[in-house]
Amino acid sequence: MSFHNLFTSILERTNFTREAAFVGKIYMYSKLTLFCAGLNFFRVNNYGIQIVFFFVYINLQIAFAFFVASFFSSVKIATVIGYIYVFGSGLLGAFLFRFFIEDINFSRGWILVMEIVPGFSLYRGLYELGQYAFSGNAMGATGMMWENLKDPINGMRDILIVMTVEWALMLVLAFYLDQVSSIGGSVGNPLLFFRCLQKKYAPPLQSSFVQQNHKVAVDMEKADVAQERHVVEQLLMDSNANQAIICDNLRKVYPGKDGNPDKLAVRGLSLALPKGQCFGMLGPNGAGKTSFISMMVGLTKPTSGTAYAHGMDIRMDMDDIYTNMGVCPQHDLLWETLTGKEHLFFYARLKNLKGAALVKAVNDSLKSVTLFHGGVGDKQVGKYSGGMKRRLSVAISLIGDPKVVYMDEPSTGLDPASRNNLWNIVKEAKRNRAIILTTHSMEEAEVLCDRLGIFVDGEFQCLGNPKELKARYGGAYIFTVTTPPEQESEIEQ
Ligand SMILES: Nc1ncnc2c1ncn2[C@@H]1O[C@H](COP(=O)(O)OP(=O)(O)OP(=O)(O)O)[C@@H](O)[C@H]1O
Repeated sequence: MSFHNLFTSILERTNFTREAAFVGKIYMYSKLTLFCAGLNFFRVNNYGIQIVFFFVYINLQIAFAFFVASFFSSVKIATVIGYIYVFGSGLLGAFLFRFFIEDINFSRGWILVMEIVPGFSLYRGLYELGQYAFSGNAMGATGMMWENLKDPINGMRDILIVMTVEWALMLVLAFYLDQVSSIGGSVGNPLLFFRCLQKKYAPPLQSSFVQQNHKVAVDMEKADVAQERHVVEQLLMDSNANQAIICDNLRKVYPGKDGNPDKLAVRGLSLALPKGQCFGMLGPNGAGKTSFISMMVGLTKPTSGTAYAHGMDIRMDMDDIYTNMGVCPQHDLLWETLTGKEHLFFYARLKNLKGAALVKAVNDSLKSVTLFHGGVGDKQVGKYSGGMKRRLSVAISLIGDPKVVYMDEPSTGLDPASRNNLWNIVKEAKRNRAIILTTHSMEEAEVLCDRLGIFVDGEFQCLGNPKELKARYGGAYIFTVTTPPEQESEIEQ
């Protein structure tokens, strides 16, 4: 499943070395246990060969999982196929592949091709180690040693080469597919990545043209939107500007598919948000709110323009921004089989919380969203109601005390009581951080937001505090009548 640049973030943030260290620990523990149990397989074969073999195999499997994950959008389907692959390759290895290995007339080339499937390379390695352990034990000698890798019938050297090359290739491919999905493409359109690279490094447009375009846009803007753009321009020139968020002419264009034109989802959004302010984006379906949030949280890259969170550029410094950012996505991204507490532990660790501070942050967080008492936090999320899941998503966005938080329609789908409960949590949370919140509800915007922007068709129509906007645009009705010209005067009367 393409978990929004999961691969890149895991590579860059938790680091592959940490995965490898984890795998190493598991290997050492299991080996110690099996060694104590007296299994010859582990005792008589050279430890170095075993360590290299398992290390390369497990890393290949991790890279393979990242690669295959890009083709799935459902966790359930991925899990089922994962199990089928594991059992299928094990059974095929034992009941089919083994006969090919033992049949000396069978082409060694085809065996090598089959070993490209990681399950078969694992089987082949275990088979070779087993054979050497068996014959070594029978003859009172050792199992497989480094010099045995040169034996013509020993396939261990081949699979070590195949697995290492494949590991490197899988890493590159997984990274590539991850990038393709992050720029709004799909695995079905892999050339998009190259097209985007071309665009990224294309020479800038003639500045006079950009300026002209920009001016036309500003001329047509409403006064408060133009004023906000002016504020942003001033702030960008001031190196001491201490704003939590500054968006500078942010645009998002989705490439048109199947002959359809490109979709301009966000058209030059400029916005400045100081610390401690909750800003609401109110707009109809399809206005571009989620596209805006997706750019701000690093899920997709802006087509042009940029934004800064505490002075860090979303195009370059996303990794640093992540440590101080919280996100409550539109749809709860929760694992049904994990408990609420386990979710919070997971996300708190990603924010580098450890030890007593970690436990305190998780418990405080559960209390703040009323999921602490009665052991609710220890229940699997699959048993939570919609309101509880939403509260957990909000708690996840606030864990680790992030200074910038994005909430995409946080109260969608909640009944009035759950919604009020959630509003209280957000009101409490907005005290010492900047929050950008999208919503369809004016009522929600009035309750939670210090400032509000009405966002329609990819751009702000007006900006101001909720009371001001309501006074300006609310409380009056416009009655429109269409009539032929000859009846105009009659209608006017
Ligand atoms: N990946 C995509 N590829 C192409 N078009 C997209 C993509 N994502 C969104 N769009 C289009 O961009 C426009 C803005 O969508 P977006 O989801 O940002 O709006 P929204 O205001 O968040 O809507 P909602 O309130 O329904 O969530 C819509 O017309 C949508 O169809």
